[in-house]
Amino acid sequence: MADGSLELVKVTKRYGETLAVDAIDLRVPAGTYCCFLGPSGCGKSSTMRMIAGHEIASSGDIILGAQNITELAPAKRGTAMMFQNYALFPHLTVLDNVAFSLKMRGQSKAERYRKAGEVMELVDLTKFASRLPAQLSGGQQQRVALARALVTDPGILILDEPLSALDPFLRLKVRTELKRLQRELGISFLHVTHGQDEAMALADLVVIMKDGRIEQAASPQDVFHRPRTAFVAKFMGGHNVVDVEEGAVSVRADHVRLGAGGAAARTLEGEVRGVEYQGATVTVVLGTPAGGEITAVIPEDRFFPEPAELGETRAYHWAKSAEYVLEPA
Ligand SMILES: Nc1ncnc2c1ncn2[C@@H]1O[C@H](COP(=O)(O)OP(=O)(O)OP(=O)(O)O)[C@@H](O)[C@H]1O
Repeated sequence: MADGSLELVKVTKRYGETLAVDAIDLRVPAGTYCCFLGPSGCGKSSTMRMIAGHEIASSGDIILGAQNITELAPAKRGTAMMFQNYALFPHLTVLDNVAFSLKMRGQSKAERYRKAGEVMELVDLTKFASRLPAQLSGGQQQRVALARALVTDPGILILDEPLSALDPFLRLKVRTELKRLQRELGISFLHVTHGQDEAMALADLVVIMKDGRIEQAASPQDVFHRPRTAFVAKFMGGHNVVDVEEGAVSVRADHVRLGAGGAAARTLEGEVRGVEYQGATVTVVLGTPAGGEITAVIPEDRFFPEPAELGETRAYHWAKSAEYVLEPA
């Protein structure tokens, strides 16, 4: 197995006039579950394809362990990629699909089947070994794709939106499975997702991209409690971005309370523009004097003694200590 610590140094990708990835720097220590998030077109897939070798970087270096892999062929990198559409061979059995890339590497049949059997055991596919992909459910096909990527003992596994084709129930189940597998194998997973909740649930390291650049790379807790910019605060959700004397600050929606606060709080007043009951909490949207909006998430036992009604004007506050100063965009 390759040593799985990954470093990107000023990695850039241009497609003609389009600057898809703009000189990004990133360190992913070995054994990290790393999730990539960001709006459509921000360069996530291009970054993954450059790491896997399906695309060559326009400039910059990609270092895996002690080796510069920037221009190596995909099979020589010690990386593996699981594609969104699984890309299984329809005419090959599960066993042969999984063993395929070892055949390409010239390993003997006995060795290929031994190794494929081992990986199939790991992802619970052994009983389907002789089936064709068409005879499997979506979740099972995905496990074949996963086994196929893992059979080469990669130091890094790249998953480009692996859960998007699955229904919500299966998505949750597979997500737990992926995390278990990553821990068990001890290798890094680089996982592209559109789900903020998915990234928060899985990642040791969350990388948020915007316009080909990395806006923030940090632990889920840091990204949530200390978003670097207004973009990150808004993109991750659960935050308000407010302009105060010190500049733009983020305030978590669950730190906003109805009623006036004391000297250590910032108290505003505005129209109640939305009230949504969510079970344990109630989400209240309030106007600000500057013409913006603040979202408050209030525990139901605090809300119902003095419920806010649509259209009325209410005071609300948050502790100044709950403000987190953002970097200018
Ligand atoms: N083969 C290509 N040729 C030209 N432009 C491309 C190519 N692949 C991607 N791009 C452009 O590069 C930019 C980044 O694309 P990329 O697929 O990396 O984004 P992404 O963040 O993965 O998006 P999504 O979340 O929609 O998959 C986009 O502007 C896209 O149109």
